[in-house]
Amino acid sequence: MAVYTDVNEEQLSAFLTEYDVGTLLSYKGIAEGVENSNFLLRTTKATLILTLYEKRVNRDDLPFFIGLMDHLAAKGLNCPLPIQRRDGGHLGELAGRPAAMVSFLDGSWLRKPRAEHCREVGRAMAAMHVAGSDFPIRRANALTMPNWRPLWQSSRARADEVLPGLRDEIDRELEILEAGWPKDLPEGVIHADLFPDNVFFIEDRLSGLIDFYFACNDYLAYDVAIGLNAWCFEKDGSFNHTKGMALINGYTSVRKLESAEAQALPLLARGAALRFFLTRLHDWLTTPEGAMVVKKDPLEYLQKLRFHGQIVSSSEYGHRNEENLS
Ligand SMILES: Nc1ncnc2c1ncn2[C@@H]1O[C@H](COP(=O)(O)OP(=O)(O)O)[C@@H](O)[C@H]1O
Ligand SMILES: N[C@@H](CCOP(=O)(O)O)C(=O)O
Repeated sequence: MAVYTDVNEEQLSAFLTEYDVGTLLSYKGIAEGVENSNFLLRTTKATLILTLYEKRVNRDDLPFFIGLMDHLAAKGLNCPLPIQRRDGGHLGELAGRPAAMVSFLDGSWLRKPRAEHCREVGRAMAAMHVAGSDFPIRRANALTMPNWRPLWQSSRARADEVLPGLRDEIDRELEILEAGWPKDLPEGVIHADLFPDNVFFIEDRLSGLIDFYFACNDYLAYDVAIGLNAWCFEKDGSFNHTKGMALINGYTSVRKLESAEAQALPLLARGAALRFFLTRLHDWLTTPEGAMVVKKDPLEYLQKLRFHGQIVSSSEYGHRNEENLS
């Protein structure tokens, strides 16, 4: 559940007068999501999503996130379109929080994605990378390799409470990733959290991407690595090679992977697994019992991390070497 900050009808109606969106008919809090407070609004003119940005989101990053959605939507990507205020800006204030509204996207996320969906996701990810290539604002990734050690330090002392031996295992992983993390791969704007709950489908057609609040500038292939982690493992923890191949082929049908990117994929995927393991572990150890948010299992990502540690070639993910390379 993610409604950390509640709003009342009076506050909301006053907020809406700053926009040309009609008057409020109804609103309700949205249970899904973990970062911000989200509400579904119906007005006399539109259906909208209202987001109140919570404390984990840095206020200085909001022009990047909102500007990016605006830029991508203008390039024809199906993503939420930020609603302009009467004063020409996009960001307001509601219940003491920075707040913005975006267009409502039809569709819903898939609980059991199949290979054909992974192909669509790969294609949409690459389309986003291409569309984002001339986005002028930059935002460094706050959750990439140099940030993992400080994050790990916040959980390390209690790690063995979650699994005996975890502390030593992650110490070793971190050393390997810090020593081998790739340099000089092609960079651009990445989504950085393109998990199934952030991709909407209408039947089997991808209808849109949401939740750009981890988007940043980083290696483009790192987004592919995040996608392999998020979409291509089964519930029992096994990697589905057919899904991996579909996601990579979908991606390379729009943007080819350079050979250095393909070669780096096993390490990037290992790093991506560590990144989600670390944030989940931190939340696991710090979220108070009874908090209105669903905690995500860090051990799911430990299993993925171990899997990537065994991989030597991107072909094991389904990448077909020569034909996909530029
Ligand atoms: N533009 C949108 N159109 C339709 N539903 C949306 C939209 N944005 C968010 N949602 C709904 O709100 C939920 C939480 O949004 P999300 O951006 O993932 O939140 P958080 O950043 O807090 O994780 C989504 O799972 C979806 O149900
Ligand atoms: N995708 C991350 C958590 C971020 O959640 P979201 O609701 O903002 O997509 C994970 O699975 O750990």
